[in-house]
Amino acid sequence: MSEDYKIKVENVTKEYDLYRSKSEKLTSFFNLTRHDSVPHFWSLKGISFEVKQGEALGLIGVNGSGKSTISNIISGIIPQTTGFVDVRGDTSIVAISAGLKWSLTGLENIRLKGLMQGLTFDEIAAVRDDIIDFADIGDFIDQPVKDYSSGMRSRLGFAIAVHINPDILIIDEALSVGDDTFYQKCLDKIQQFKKEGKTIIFVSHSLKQVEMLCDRVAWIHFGDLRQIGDTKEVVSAYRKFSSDFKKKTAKERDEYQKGKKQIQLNFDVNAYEKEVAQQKANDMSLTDREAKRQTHKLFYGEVLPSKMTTTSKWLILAAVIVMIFFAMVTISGHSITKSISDPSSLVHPVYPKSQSDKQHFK
Ligand SMILES: Nc1ncnc2c1ncn2[C@@H]1O[C@H](COP(=O)(O)OP(=O)(O)OP(=O)(O)O)[C@@H](O)[C@H]1O
Repeated sequence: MSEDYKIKVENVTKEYDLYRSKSEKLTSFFNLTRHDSVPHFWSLKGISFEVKQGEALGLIGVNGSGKSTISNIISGIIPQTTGFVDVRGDTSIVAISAGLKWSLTGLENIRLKGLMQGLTFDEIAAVRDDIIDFADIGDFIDQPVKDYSSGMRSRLGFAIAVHINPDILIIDEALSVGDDTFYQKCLDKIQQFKKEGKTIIFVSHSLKQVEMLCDRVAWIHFGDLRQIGDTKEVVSAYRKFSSDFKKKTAKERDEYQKGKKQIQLNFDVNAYEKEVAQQKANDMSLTDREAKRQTHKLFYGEVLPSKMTTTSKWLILAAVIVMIFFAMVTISGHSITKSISDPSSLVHPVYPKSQSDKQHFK
């Protein structure tokens, strides 16, 4: 992989724990459950690709293949489980369900997104009217977004995203809602973005839109990158897959999907890490030890653990014991030195002897 990229993802995986209850989630966070007691689903099983400055990359694939997961990781909405993600620039994501705060009005959302993007109040004021014009949602701009239809939300989301001048625009199925006029406005805006040399990631089930807008396409298939390359080639391979798939019986289709999902449930990230290390050792003529070290750094170097580590667990336990000790020292009325030298004194509190002491304890 070269260093001349705008976005790079390398060996990215995403694991979801399929909790059956809230208490299971809590005990798992404190790392009190055995890792294999909760089913794990690997939404991404090791994805690597790059996007160059000014390129429009399409993401295609069947429902649930992992397109939104990877675009959400790139836009920083969710963290990856392993792997390296480098995004050189500000991203702005337009997705039907992401980005807008539902309790705020349209106008408040414009301000919030502008501030989050690092715009000043003056810069936000300068683009505010353009956003309102583009979204064309009338007086609804002063209403909470939760009262909008999905089409209106999508229009506002798109309008904000393209006007706050991001380097990288990520569009996740946002053009599938809305009427033809708005759709055409969006296409024009995306084309303008392309002319300005901005980088675009375009997630869509509409192969026509993908063919029209994308320079290259990545086909994500049940958590894997099945193919990446020239738009025509990848789209035609995907069309062939879809048409062959449709020719299968319902039972065959179901079995295929279940088989793929089972592989995602059984995915072994440690085995995958070993495989990558082995590959690295061969490709870069490294010793096994050095390849393992580099691979481990690549996998976990920039990932924060989502669960409590053993060290934090012990630190919290120690803090709780110290707090209980001080609480008992205060209640018992003994000095700290006495309590340390004779811990049993903690359960024998000092009682007031004189009348004045009793008065004091009342
Ligand atoms: N929070 C979650 N918990 C558990 N599983 C999840 C979660 N979010 C996504 N998944 C699973 O991860 C897989 C990938 O989902 P994702 O939304 O990325 O797919 P997609 O390709 O964007 O699908 P679609 O085309 O339907 O939008 C799916 O099987 C989905 O069920």
